[in-house]
Amino acid sequence: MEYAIPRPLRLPVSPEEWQLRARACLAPGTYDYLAGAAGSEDAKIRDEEAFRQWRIVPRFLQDVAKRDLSVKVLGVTFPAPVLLAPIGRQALFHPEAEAASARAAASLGVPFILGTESSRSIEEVAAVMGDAVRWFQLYPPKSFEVAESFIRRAEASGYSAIVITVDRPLEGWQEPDLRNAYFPIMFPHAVTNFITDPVFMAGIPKRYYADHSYILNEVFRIFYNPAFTWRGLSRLRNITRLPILLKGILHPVDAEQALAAGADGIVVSNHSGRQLDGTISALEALPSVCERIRGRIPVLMDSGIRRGADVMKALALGASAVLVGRLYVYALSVAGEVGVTRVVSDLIAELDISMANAGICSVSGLNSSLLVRST
Ligand SMILES: Cc1cc2nc3c(=O)[nH]c(=O)nc-3n(C[C@H](O)[C@H](O)[C@H](O)COP(=O)(O)O)c2cc1C
Ligand SMILES: O=C(O)C(=O)c1ccccc1
Repeated sequence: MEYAIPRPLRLPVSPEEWQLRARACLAPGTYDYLAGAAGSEDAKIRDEEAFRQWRIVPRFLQDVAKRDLSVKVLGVTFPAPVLLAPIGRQALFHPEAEAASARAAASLGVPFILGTESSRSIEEVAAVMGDAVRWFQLYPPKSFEVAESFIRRAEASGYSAIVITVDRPLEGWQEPDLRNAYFPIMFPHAVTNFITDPVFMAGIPKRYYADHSYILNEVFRIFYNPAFTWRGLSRLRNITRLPILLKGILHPVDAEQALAAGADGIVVSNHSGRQLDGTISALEALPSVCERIRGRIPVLMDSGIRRGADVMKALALGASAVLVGRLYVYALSVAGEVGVTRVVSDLIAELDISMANAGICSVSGLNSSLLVRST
């Protein structure tokens, strides 16, 4: 078993405590995989430091008695500027896996982004979410046919956007996983979306249907594509009317190119430092990407969001909304759906209180005049 979870009644409050509690209830290799980042982990550390480098200069006497945290992204209004990031293989962290996270998101009205390598199928997650907003994340494929099949399944199951993650041509250099010999081949639940896909399974000889390590090898052999380029993207763009967001953009020139390629949105992200050691932090990259995009498409961001003030800073620097990654998975690990609901609603509550105490009563009131950069 990868997990051994006590069901504590007293839930943590701070992000730091959620993380410590997750560490206590996960197997050491699993915790290191979740918390870890590439190489020296410089990019991950920088992500969190980048938020501290900006300081909020509050305004007072502004009538903040009523606040509205809602945002409109791609024509849909969300109650708060927060989404749950795609995190693959959630069965590693809790037996209910993505079903628990998706139910928590649905109960709060927060969009859930299902990862390509989810432990629950596209259809099952849709079924637990009812009418709630869900997006599907797709890694750049080698097999256009399997990718098309995933997109059709997402369309048929009511997912309202496709997030193509561009920052992972190969896995990052994850030293904790190398040290612990913690490799994907150990995770049969990584193949759920593949074994439930008729197009993918058509290429698998029947005698291997129950052999998950064979299937996972096939996933790597025929699906992931480090040679994928803007040309492949335009092919995907042409087969769906769903909005496409590109996740993992850091360079303003890539942002411009995403727009030219027909992307409907961007997620500025360094994958929380898990891909490339030494990258610019997502928060540092955000202003120059927003400057290039000039409001033509929404620019979301993630990597390092832990608190309400972090969300405020990202929005003040131009993000339309933020994605939360590890934070909700720490809570999933500790307490399943209850944990995810609690941690996300606390994040939103802290954001609400922080905005009031800064003299801001709506997300449209957040801009860079609220911030100074420490030297
Ligand atoms: C364990 C783990 C698995 C992840 N899996 C995926 C994935 O399948 N697809 C994806 O686009 N991003 C994936 N990410 C990246 C997240 O979507 C997100 O960019 C990042 O976690 C945000 O930073 P934060 O964890 O500091 O909030 C993963 C991140 C972690 C920690
Ligand atoms: O570990 C990750 O960061 C990640 O992006 C991923 C990708 C595929 C499956 C699981 C996780």
